[in-house]
Amino acid sequence: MTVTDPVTPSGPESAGTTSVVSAAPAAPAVPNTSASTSSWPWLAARSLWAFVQAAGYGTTAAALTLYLWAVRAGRILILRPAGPLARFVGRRLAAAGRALGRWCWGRGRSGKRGKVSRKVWRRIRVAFWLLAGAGFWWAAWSLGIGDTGSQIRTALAVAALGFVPGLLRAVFALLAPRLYARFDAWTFRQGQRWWVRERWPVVAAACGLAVRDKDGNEHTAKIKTSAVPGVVTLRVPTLTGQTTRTILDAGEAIATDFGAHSFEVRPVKPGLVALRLFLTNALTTPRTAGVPSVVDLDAVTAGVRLDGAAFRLRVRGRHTLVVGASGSGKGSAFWGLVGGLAPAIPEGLVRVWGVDMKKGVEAGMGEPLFHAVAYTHADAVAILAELVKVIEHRGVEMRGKSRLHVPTSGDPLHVLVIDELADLMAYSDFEVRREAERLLSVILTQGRALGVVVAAFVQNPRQEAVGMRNLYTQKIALRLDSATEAEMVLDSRARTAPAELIDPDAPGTGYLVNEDGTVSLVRFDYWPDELIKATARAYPSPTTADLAPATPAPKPWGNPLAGLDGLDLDTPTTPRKRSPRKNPRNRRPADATTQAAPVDGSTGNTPSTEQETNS
Ligand SMILES: Nc1ncnc2c1ncn2[C@@H]1O[C@H](COP(=O)(O)OP(=O)(O)OP(=O)(O)O)[C@@H](O)[C@H]1O
Repeated sequence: MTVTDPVTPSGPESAGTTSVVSAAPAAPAVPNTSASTSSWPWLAARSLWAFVQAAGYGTTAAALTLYLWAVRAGRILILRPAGPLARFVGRRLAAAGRALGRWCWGRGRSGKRGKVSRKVWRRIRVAFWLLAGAGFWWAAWSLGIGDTGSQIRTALAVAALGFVPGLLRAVFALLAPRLYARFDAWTFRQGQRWWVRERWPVVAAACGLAVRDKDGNEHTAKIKTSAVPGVVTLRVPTLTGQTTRTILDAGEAIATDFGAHSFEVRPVKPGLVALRLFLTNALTTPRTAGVPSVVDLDAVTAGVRLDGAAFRLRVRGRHTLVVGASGSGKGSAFWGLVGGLAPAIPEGLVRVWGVDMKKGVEAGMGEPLFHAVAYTHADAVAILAELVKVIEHRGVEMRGKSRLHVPTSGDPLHVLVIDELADLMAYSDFEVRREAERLLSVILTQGRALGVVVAAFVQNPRQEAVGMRNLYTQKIALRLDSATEAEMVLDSRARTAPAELIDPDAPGTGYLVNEDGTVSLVRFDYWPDELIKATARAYPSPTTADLAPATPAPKPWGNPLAGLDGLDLDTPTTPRKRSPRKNPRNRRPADATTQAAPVDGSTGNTPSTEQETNS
């Protein structure tokens, strides 16, 4: 539509560019005094007229501007015109729009550097919109919109219109930066939801979720979406002929199509599946752990989830199996658990037993945290036997009274951490292997409710290396070598958790099976050596004397394999303990009792099971 410009004098120039349309709005009267031309009604009328002209002359420019505006708001318009050339141009424009959208909104950058860059870029963008918007308005205004009706000038005015939202945002950001940040995040989330909903029919059809009616028309399910920062959740109902599994199976393809870093699928109720798409990735930057001041024995905070939320690792009532290839970051998981429990160790609320078959390179770093630690097969078996005794005593104590042990400072939660389980279960002598398997199966089957839990770390998830894989009630797959290994750890859930594809440059990253059966990508915080040592210094395990100074001396560790004649086990046959002299708590005068007790170097702070039950 074109309109005449009532304030433009008629002449050859204007006549050539306009045609009369009867529905054209009337132009405001133009008072001819300098005072009135600067009055507000005049300015408003003039702006309105510029807008009307824009609708007339600048249709193309307006469309382009609106397109850019929509792209800037994170909303990609899909152009579907007929013809290959138009499709090509449409695709190129959409790609450029996506790039522009990413640039404008800082999507894809994450971590600390991303944070800084997002902050800087946001300011640059605000300044840009402010200057560009003001510049366009000035250019349009100073060229005298409405006076001549020139298409170029009108196009400039239309472009200026496109800057109105940016301009308003800039002013908003300057006046109320905090509120603006929330508004910015909200609009971004709404943009993401809108984008997902718009693309859904195409994606669903491509991922095999469309069904045909009797007339041959394709239909896709109507979805509902919700969003929290970085995560869009789709609630997808099943269509006739589909099952929940149909949607679960399509999850990976859908996530890939939306460019999600990861996804989670969960059946909500019969015929409805929730699919969470993680559009940002909080796991790219490694985080250094911090020791908590307060410990919850039910679960420790060990790292971060994809959406940036803290990830809590269950401890009480769970046996944990962590499997990961060499260099996948099992050390972070190991210390995430032990270090996370550290503040409860001196109080005697938790007692950590260590078995480190890598000659102590891992557990040795924080040895004071452990109640007892074994670096040889024989010591490891002795620790297992000791824990079986705890189970037997507790079983008698708790019978008919309680079904889940509640740790107290005299009656702690026992946590056995085993680094390189395969060395004990697969690569040791036959007799050791058999005994270790027997004892460990007792702990794994009976220990959970009785307050004795196991966390085992292993490179090889195969049956011969892990033994009773199914007895572990919490499994974590760090980076693995093949899809088969991922399946061994995560069973059928491996379909939604490709642990073999985890980035080798992101050690500590792994898939965790949640309480509800879904699988989440998490990253353990990193524990540097210095932090481990400092934690061990701050929270040493109490000695026997600290726990029960008046009780008789602890019984020396018996050899649990004593009944097995002719065994040639590693020596010594008792678990290797840190020397009581090394433990700063033993140097206190009150420790006279400890010194008087016949504590051999290896059993110094290891009470017998009877003592523990008594205390
Ligand atoms: N959470 C983490 N964030 C960043 N870097 C990490 C993290 N965890 C581990 N790393 C780095 O990855 C390297 C390998 O980690 P780690 O020794 O824990 O692997 P592993 O699985 O125990 O390997 P192996 O089984 O061979 O001992 C370490 O040197 C460490 O620098």
